[in-house]
Amino acid sequence: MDIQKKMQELVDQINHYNHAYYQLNESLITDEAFDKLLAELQKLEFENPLFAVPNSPTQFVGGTITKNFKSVTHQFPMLSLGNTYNESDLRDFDERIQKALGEEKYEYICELKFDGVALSFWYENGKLIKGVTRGDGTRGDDITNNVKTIKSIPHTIQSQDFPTTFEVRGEGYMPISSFEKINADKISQGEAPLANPRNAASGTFKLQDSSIVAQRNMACFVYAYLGNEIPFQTHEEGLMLMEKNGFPVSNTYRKCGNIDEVIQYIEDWEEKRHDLPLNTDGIVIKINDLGQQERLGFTAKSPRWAIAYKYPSEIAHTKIESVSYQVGRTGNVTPVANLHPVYLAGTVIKRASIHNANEMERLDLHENDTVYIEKGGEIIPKITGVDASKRLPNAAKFEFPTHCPACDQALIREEGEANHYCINDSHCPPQIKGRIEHFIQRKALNIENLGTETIDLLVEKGIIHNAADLYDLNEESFFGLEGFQQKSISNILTSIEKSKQIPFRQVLFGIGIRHVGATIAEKLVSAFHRIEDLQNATYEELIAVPEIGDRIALSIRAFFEVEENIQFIDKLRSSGVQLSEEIQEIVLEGQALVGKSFVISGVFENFERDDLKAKIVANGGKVVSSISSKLDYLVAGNNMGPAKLEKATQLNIKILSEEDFLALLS
Ligand SMILES: NC(=O)c1ccc[n+]([C@@H]2O[C@H](COP(=O)([O-])OP(=O)(O)OC[C@H]3O[C@@H](n4cnc5c(N)ncnc54)[C@H](O)[C@@H]3O)[C@@H](O)[C@H]2O)c1
Ligand SMILES: [Zn+2]
Repeated sequence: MDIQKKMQELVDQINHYNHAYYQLNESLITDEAFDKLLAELQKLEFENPLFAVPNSPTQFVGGTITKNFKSVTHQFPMLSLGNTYNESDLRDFDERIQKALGEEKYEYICELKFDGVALSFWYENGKLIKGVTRGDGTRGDDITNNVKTIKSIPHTIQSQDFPTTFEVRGEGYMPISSFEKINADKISQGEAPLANPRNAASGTFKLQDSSIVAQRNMACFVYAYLGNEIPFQTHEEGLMLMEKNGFPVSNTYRKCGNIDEVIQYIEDWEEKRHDLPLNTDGIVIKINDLGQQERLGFTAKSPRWAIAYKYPSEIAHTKIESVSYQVGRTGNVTPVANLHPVYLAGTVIKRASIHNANEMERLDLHENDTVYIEKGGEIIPKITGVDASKRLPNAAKFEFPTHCPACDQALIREEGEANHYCINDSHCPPQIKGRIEHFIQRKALNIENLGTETIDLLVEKGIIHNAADLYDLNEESFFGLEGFQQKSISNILTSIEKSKQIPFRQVLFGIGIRHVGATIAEKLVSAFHRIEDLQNATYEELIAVPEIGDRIALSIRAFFEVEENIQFIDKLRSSGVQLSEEIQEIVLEGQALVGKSFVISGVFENFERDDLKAKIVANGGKVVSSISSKLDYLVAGNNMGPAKLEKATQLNIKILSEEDFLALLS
C-alpha cells in the first residue's frame, strides 16, 4: 500500500480508539495493541516526515475536554509519557539520557504506574481551589467537586513548606474493592458490569452528580509537584515533602543509581503489584534531579527525562468454540463464549463473557474465530478483540437469538437497554432456578447446604416451584432422590429452618425484585419497615426515599401488581419468614427540625452526605429526595445541580448554606 495512505489510515484508526478511550471510557482494543499502532505511525512519520499530518496523534495527548464542565487552562501542560515494553528499549532510553547529560552523574526515581486518570490539584493560600482533568493536555475539565470526594486529598494545608500557589498531580483511581462491589451490585440487579477499574474511574470522575462520585470511594496517589517556586531540588524531596504534608504518596517508589537497579525494581514489582488495592500497568522512571530534568526538557507530547515501562499485558489468544446464552434470574440473556482452553495469568480459561448483543455486534464474532482474551481488574476474563485475518472464508456469524434458549419465549429488548430479556418469568426454568439461588445466597436468606445441583433437581422433579416452596420441604420430599444421605437431608432442613430468623432487609433482597440490590433493600426497609407498607407505597412515596429513583420505584410497583408475587409473599409469611423489622427508636439529639423537610444536594465541607442526613433525622427533621412546593429547605453544598437550584428558586423554597444549616440547629 502506498505509505501516505497507510499513514492516514493509522491516524484515523488511532483517533477512533482515542475517542472511544477518552470520551466514552471504553477500550476497543488492548493498550498494547494501541501502543503498537502508535509506534508504527511514529516510525513512519520519522522516516517520511513530509507525509506527517499536522494534527497527528503522535504529537498530542489523546484526550479532550468535555462540554459538561467548565474548562480551564493548565498553567503547565499535562503531558503523556513515552513508553517501552522491553529491557532493550529501556537501555536505549538510558543511553539517550547519558548522552544528553554528558559526564554528569544522575539518579532515577522509579514509581509504579498507577492505572487510573491523571488529576491536577490547584492550591492557593493553603486551600484546594481546583481539581482538573488532563483534557487535551493544554486545557482540562474543572471537576473540583468530584475530586473533593477523594478523602485522602487535603482540602487545606497549614504549613509553611509551600509557596502561596502550587499544583500537585496524581492518578485518581477506583480501588479494586469498590470496583468489585459496584459490579456485584450491578450483577445482582441484573445490569451489565463495568469493564475495568480504569474506565470506571474515568467515567466516575466525569459524572455530573458528585454525590454519586462520593459513594464510589475514589482514591488517589500523587506523584508530582509543580509551581513557579519549587522548594526542593530533587523529585524525591518533592515526594517526601508532599507526604509530610498529608498528601497520599505511595510508599512503593525507589531511588535507583543506574539502569540495572531500575530493571531490578521492575522485576521486584512484577508479581507483587497484584497485591496492591489498585491496578498498575507498569512503572514510571524519572530523572531525580530537577535541574537535570529541566535541561533534558520535553517533546511536544512527553518529557524527555521520564519514561514508562509497561508490563506485558495478560492477554492470550485462542479459538472460540461456541457461544451459549445464559438466562439470568431476571430473564436477562447473556452471551458467553466457550473457548478452546488457554492458559492466562495463572489460570486456565475456558469461558469468557461477552456481556450483551451490542458487544457481540461490535466484536463481529464468527464461528471458529481466533479471539484475544484479557484479564483486567474484572473477575471474568473477556474477549477484547478478534483476529479477523484468521477467519475461515465460510465461517458463519454468530447471531443473537430471537427466542429464549430455555423456554422459547420471544425475547424483548426495552428501549435504551443493552440487554435482551425473556419475560416468561414464571415458567422459564433458569429464571426459576436463578431466583431460588438468589434467595438462598449468603447476603439473602443464607440457606447453607443447598447447592445448585440440588435446586436444579428439586425444580426439575417438580418438588419446588419457587423459593417459598423450600419451607414445605420435609424428609419425605427427598425420598426416591438419589444421593441424599439422612445427614445431608437434615442439614438442609435445619438451614431452611434457621433462615426464618434472617432479618427482613435480607429477605427483601432475597425476594429479588429487579433493581433492588442489597443496599437498596436496606434503604427500603429503613423507610417502610413492613412488607405491607412497601406493597402499599405509591410511586411518589417510593421516590421520596433517598436513593430510590424512577427505575427502582417502577420496578417495585410492577412487582406488587403481579398476583403470583403476592401469593409468593403470602406463602413466605405463613412459613414464618421475617417480613417486617422493628422500628429502631431514634434518640433525638434535639427538636430544632421537628416537622421540617429537607432536600440535600451537592458536596459539603463538614459533613459526608449520610452524616448530614443523620443529623437532620436526629433533630426531628425529614429528608426527602425531590423538590416540591411542600418542601421546607434545600441544603445546598458545592456543585449542586443547576436544575435543582432553579426549581427551588421557582417554588420559593428556602435555600440553606452549610453554615445556615448549622445555625438552624443551635
Ligand atoms: N486501548 C485503547 O483503545 C487505548 C486508546 C488510547 C490510549 N490507550 C492507552 O492510554 C495510554 C496512553 O495514554 P496517556 O497519554 O494517558 O499516557 P500513559 O498513560 O502511558 O502515561 C501518562 C500517564 O501516566 C499516569 N501515571 C500513572 N502513574 C504515574 C506516575 N507514577 N508518574 C507519572 N505519571 C503516572 C499519568 O496519569 C499520566 O498522565 C497508553 O497506555 C495507551 O495504551 C489505550
Ligand atoms: Zn425463557
